[in-house]
Amino acid sequence: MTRPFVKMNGAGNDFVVVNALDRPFTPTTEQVRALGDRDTGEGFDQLIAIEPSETGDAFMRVWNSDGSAVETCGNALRCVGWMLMQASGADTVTIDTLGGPAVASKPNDGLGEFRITVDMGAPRLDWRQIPLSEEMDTRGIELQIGPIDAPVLHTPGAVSMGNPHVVFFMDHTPDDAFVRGSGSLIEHHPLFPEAVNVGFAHVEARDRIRFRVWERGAGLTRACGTGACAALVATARRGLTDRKATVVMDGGEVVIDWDEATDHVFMTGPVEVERTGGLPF
Ligand SMILES: N[C@@H](CCC[C@H](N)C(=O)O)C(=O)O
Repeated sequence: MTRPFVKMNGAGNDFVVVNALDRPFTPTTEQVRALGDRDTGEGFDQLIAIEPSETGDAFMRVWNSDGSAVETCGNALRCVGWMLMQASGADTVTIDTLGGPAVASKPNDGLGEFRITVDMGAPRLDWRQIPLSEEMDTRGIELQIGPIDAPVLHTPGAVSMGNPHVVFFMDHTPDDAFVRGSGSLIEHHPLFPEAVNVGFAHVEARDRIRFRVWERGAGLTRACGTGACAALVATARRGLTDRKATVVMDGGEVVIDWDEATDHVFMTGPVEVERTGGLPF
């Protein structure tokens, strides 16, 4: 029996999304890896399963393309939110994840039906919540790459949006080789016991960030929703941006609003349906 899937993307970050509401979906690590391979499989940054939830409208399970199961995915929350709202006709849905609940809704920005806002909840900023392996001020942690007196990268902010992120403050937008080389080096640094997503934020204006990311377990991707939230939170904490900014990534833009009254981070951005298909398991 095959399992239908929908291939979707959020700002270019792409997903195979399967419906596991009625039939459990428990792929092995090898199956996820094989499926994620862009040459021989379906190809994706993350594999997503929509499962039943007792507390929300659905539970969203996430695997990276290297087969690792992870807490959450911001861009996939928009895609899954859009699917659930299409199916039920509701204007808002609550999606549980291992990283905490998120609420998806339709924005009134006049930019069409393929846009979704997600309330990602409050950022987690204590060093234990990232988590880091030692106590540090997460506005700028003691991490440096390169010579001591002339570091290539240093003092990134650390933020958890349900999953761990470090954000380096850049004076330019780094190229692919730099993101790959330094991202892969930092992803498994001993300071991050659960590894980390590595972001590079170039603040172009107080309301505009050019952002590139090396994702834990997926490498260089065209966008990362939780990474975009982390970039806004990290730059706002350093006084480099306001609490609302457009985050421009390789595959598209999202607007991030860190609401002062609730402390919640709201992400608004596009979703796209690419195609449908079937998996053999
Ligand atoms: N693409 C995602 C993040 C997916 C998980 C991440 N690679 C991790 O390991 O935490 C997003 O849009 O947030």
